Amino acid sequence: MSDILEKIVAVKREEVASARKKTSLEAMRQDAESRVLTRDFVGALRAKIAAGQAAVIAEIKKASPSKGVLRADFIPADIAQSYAEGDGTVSAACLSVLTDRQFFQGGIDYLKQARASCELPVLRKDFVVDAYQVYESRAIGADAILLIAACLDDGQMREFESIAMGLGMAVLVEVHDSGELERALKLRTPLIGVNNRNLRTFQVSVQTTLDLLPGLPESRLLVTESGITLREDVARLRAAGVHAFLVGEAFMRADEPGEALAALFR
Ligand SMILES: O=C(O)c1ccccc1NCC(=O)[C@H](O)[C@H](O)COP(=O)(O)O
Repeated sequence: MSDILEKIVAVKREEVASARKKTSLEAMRQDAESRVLTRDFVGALRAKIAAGQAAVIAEIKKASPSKGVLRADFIPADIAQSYAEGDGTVSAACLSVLTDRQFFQGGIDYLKQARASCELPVLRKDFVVDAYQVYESRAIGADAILLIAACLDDGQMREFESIAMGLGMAVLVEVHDSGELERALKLRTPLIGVNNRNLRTFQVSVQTTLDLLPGLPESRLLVTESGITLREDVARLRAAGVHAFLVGEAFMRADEPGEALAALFR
């Protein structure tokens, strides 16, 4: 695990311990199970690809550990609507909303506001280290969760995937190298995210995705994550057979995030 991940995971464990004191695991599970209307995250990605378009998971993130504040004028509902509209032709397939407060200045309310303002399925982007957070994700309205292979052992990934799928959520499992990819492929989820960002150095290279792509069976859908800012990189990745993208910073820095999305992927 990288230094930043270790720090984030330690904070997450504390957060879960204090959240459990306010709402028990059992109460959170019941709340999650009462929310039956999930939006089809995988279906939304596949529909864009079937239409010959890039499937873009557009991220709502105010700040990041690597870059600090990305967007001062931060209104999640407006950003979500902008992503859903795009330029009228090219738009987001899904949203990703950072809910971590300490490192990304995100929040659970941001996810609720973004989801309520459009019809796109929403990924809760956070650092899941405990089953409690999986139930909480559904309870706040998430349609998908992220599992980061570098933070979890195989048993945890299987358990959290099983809970998420039982609640109707999709699972995006994130890897950074071939060892993590091998572990991710033991899961049932079709969504394999390849993070182009090295969390030790914060350097990004889309070559990470291109290197891991040949190891992916056709039944899985590769989502390339982080550092996608250039049309040349999008073209290179699409020519290699990558059609799903998770993008944050490039859109967060734009006045109109949806138009920036359309400009990058048109
Ligand atoms: O973004 C960071 O600096 C970061 C640092 C440590 C752990 C995770 C981090 N990012 C989370 C993400 O997965 C990205 O927000 C996402 O892939 C979008 O990346 P980008 O387009 O480069 O904003």
